[in-house]
Amino acid sequence: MKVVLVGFMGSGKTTVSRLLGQKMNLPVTDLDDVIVEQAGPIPVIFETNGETFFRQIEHDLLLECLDQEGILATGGGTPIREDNVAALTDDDALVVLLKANPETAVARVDNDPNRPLLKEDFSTKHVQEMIDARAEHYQNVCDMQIQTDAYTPDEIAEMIIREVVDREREVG
Ligand SMILES: Nc1ncnc2c1ncn2[C@@H]1O[C@H](COP(=O)(O)OP(=O)(O)OP(=O)(O)O)[C@@H](O)[C@H]1O
Ligand SMILES: O=C(O)C1=C[C@@H](O)[C@@H](O)[C@H](O)C1
Ligand SMILES: [Mg+2]
Repeated sequence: MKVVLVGFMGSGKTTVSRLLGQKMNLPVTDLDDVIVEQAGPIPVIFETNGETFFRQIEHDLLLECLDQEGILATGGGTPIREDNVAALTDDDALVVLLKANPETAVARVDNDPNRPLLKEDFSTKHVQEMIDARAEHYQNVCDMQIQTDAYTPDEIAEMIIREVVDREREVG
């Protein structure tokens, strides 16, 4: 069983993945954590080598992570590369898009310095523009989507588990 969470920064991928891992008794991997383990802090990678270099590391490690069963939380920008979209859609994982309104995302990420793409502009307008620019990629990659603003992480994890159970029942 494999569940992959995608969505913008602050949509809750990391938080919900951990809950899903506990509830489903499955290992949890966070792509951002794997990147940090292998290549150092994300803001430093952006500053030293730039975003394209970061995206290549992210791509290589995504492919490694997809070899394992369990819950995978991706980075907020993982679906912006077409080869990542292809890898995710070709995989048999349930890919869940977590969505959050820009106001919610801004409130949740709260000037966190570990998100270099928001370092200079944490405004709702900027976040809305980034979400709009990525919307098609997020849509192309997902099997189900959840608008998270009004739900707790626990409620969101339960929605995903219900979907997993329903799909397993359909397969038989
Ligand atoms: N449904 C929710 N309701 C309230 N707070 C939430 C919810 N989901 C996440 N949060 C909070 O929002 C913050 C960001 O969540 P999280 O780190 O899980 O997002 P993320 O999608 O992994 O972001 P990134 O792409 O930057 O890694 C955390 O402080 C978390 O506790
Ligand atoms: O939305 C993005 O492009 C990013 C989100 C984070 O999860 C990190 O992967 C990194 O800061 C880039
Ligand atoms: Mg995360």
